Amino acid sequence: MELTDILYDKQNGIANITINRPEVYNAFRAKTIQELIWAFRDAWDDKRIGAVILTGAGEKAFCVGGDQKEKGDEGGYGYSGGLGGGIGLEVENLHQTIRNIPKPVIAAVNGYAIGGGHVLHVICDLTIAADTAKFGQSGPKVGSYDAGYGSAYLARIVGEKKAREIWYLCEQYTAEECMEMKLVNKVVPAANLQEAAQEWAEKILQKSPTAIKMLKYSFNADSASIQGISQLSMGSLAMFYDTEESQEGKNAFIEKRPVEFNKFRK
Ligand SMILES: CC(C)(COP(=O)(O)OP(=O)(O)OC[C@H]1O[C@@H](n2cnc3c(N)ncnc32)[C@H](O)[C@@H]1OP(=O)(O)O)[C@@H](O)C(=O)NCCC(=O)NCCSC(=O)c1cc(O)c2ccccc2c1O
Repeated sequence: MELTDILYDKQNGIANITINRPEVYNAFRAKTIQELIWAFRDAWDDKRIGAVILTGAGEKAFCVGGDQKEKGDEGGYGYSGGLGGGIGLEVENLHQTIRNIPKPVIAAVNGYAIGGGHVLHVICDLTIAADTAKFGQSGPKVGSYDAGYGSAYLARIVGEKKAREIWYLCEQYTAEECMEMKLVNKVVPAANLQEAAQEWAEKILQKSPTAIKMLKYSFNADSASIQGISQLSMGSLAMFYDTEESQEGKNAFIEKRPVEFNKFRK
């Protein structure tokens, strides 16, 4: 596959995947998601690989979710294949791939992890954050939501009250605040982030691959029912994206103006 939206390299048993759209703070479009799935599958297939590191290009952002400028007037993000579930992005497929790859995935969060970008780090096995990173959900501000892993699995990590706060208020949290709510595993100075992620991946490589694989499956099994919730979420999102209410959120962001949701209150 010709890679335009990500960087991918494999060294000493570690696969490094970098979302590479810094001009839009590493927001993802349909092609970005397809390339990410391709890279994770390549790392899955490669017997030499024991851990994967996911990060973002540049210093500003890890990933800020769906590229609002790529979203069409009729809702979705462009991809019309069945795996897009009607939203024009194979996001659900990507989430499943990150969960099911039998090797730990470490998110190295180098800046903003917002919206669908925040969901990506939530799904990863481990998160190491730069001390400059900012975290949060933004869907309700721009007429979107992730009612699957992004909310139900998040609640398992930070608890119901905090997860509801994160989604209802759409505020941003520092790396230290995320450490306190156990949403990240470690905070390091920004300059040391990639080194810290490599160090953890190398430690994992010293362990029994079968034990690590079975542990990942075991952790996954307990939250596996969320996949069904995720399918329902994506199905409803495909319909929501076609509404005036969802369009208002996207348009307000692109036009850099205050959003007007009041008329949609029923
Ligand atoms: C992240 C920010 C808080 C940063 O704010 P700041 O003021 O520092 O920077 P700018 O706002 O000026 O942004 C710089 C530059 O990047 C562009 N940009 C930022 N975010 C996006 C984006 N998401 N899409 C496209 N472009 C983006 C911005 O326009 C600027 O470029 P200019 O050329 O205009 O200068 C702030 O940027 C911010 O709040 N961004 C929006 C975050 C957001 O709302 N993300 C999308 C939420 S919806 C979503 O992510 C999502 C999640 C899912 O799980 C899905 C699942 C299934 C389908 C769809 C999903 C989905 O869409």
